[in-house]
Amino acid sequence: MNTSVQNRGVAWVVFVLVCIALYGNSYVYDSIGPIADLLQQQRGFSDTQIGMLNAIYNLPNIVLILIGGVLCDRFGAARMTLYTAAVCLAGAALTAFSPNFAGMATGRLLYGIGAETFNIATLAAMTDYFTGGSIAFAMGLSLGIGRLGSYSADMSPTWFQHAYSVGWQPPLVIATVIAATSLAASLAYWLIDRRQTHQAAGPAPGTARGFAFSDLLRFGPAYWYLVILCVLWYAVIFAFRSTFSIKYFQHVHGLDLAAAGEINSYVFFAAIFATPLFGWICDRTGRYAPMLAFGALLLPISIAVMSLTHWSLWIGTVLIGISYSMVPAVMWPLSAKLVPAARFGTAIGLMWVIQNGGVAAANLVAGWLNDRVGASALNPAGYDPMMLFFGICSTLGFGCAMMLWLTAGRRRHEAATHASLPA
Ligand SMILES: C[C@H](NC(=O)[C@@H](N)CCCCN)C(=O)O
Repeated sequence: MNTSVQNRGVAWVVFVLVCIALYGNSYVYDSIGPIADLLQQQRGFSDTQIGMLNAIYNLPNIVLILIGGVLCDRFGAARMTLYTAAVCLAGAALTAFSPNFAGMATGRLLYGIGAETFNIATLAAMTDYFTGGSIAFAMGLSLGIGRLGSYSADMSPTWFQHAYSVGWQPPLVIATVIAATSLAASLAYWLIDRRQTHQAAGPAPGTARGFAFSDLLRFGPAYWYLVILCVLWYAVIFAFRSTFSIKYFQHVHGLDLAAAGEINSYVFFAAIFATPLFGWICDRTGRYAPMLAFGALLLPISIAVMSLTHWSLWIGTVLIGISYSMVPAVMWPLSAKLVPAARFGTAIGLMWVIQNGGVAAANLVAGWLNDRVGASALNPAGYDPMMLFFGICSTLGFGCAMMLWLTAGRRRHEAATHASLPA
């Protein structure tokens, strides 16, 4: 599809279908955290193995996401959404029905191969159907629906209590069914898109500008600060929030599984509404860099509050929730402003290559730190090195956000004195 779509109704139908697909994809991504404790108790998995089940999502994408981006340009968003949703379903099923760790890890690997490219394809779908004034709103809202999927996964120990009381497997079977709905929505989107493509005259898939390595050398310092912030901030968010936080709340703060999943889920719940809201505010005020720095600062503060104080877990949760909504709401539109439009795909591809490396490493390092010190309900202090690690990463991330702010500020000053430079 392309920007010449006449029927806004079709655009919103596509939007709903893409959101259903995104919901399912995010649910599967976050389906490991709630069963982490069960995997340890019932299958004897170590924290390193549990960390690996999420890290293996990122490992192939350290390379593949660049190829995925090129394939999206080549074959179009709809076809790639469909193909990758099918790969994700196969991965989810393999994870759920594998008799051993190797099979589960292979399932997560397969899911990861599909899911990151799926995420790029769905972003591209938004740009295909929504242009001009509605693109930021549509993107923010779709990101919010993705968070709803993550929220649902965290709430699943409460919603599907019976499944969790049976063991680790039924929750993963539920995730597989939800992945099937994601595939069905992707199929419907592809069918609609195919009809639209036949009706509308526009650039065919494959004519978009491809990836060129020489482009990487031309990005300015502000972009690179954003890349480092992206790696550090997402590494902590994904390794803590999606892998170890529920287990940490159980073992260190004494919550049961349902309560730990519920408190974790509020971060995602808040993001459903707050992400589009912060995006809207950002659009209105244009204060990208300060908002990004403020959002990045809240992450180390929340880690410190949770690990160094006996304050209510709600305080840390609210702080991490604001950070989780504000940083992505600002980061993706800001990245579009820091690089020329023709190189946007390259810029995001590169960011995600490095981000995937960082998230994989953070999952593995955190799991290794926990295992090394024997972190458990009987040894809650064993989680201290992991929290210190997250605290250092998130503080460095905040440092990059400040550098970016200073760089962006200088750019604005230069722009004021040299009219030819963009502000
Ligand atoms: C838009 C951004 N997505 C990413 O950073 C992806 N590389 C990883 C998504 C994994 C969870 N669905 C985001 O989600 O903020």
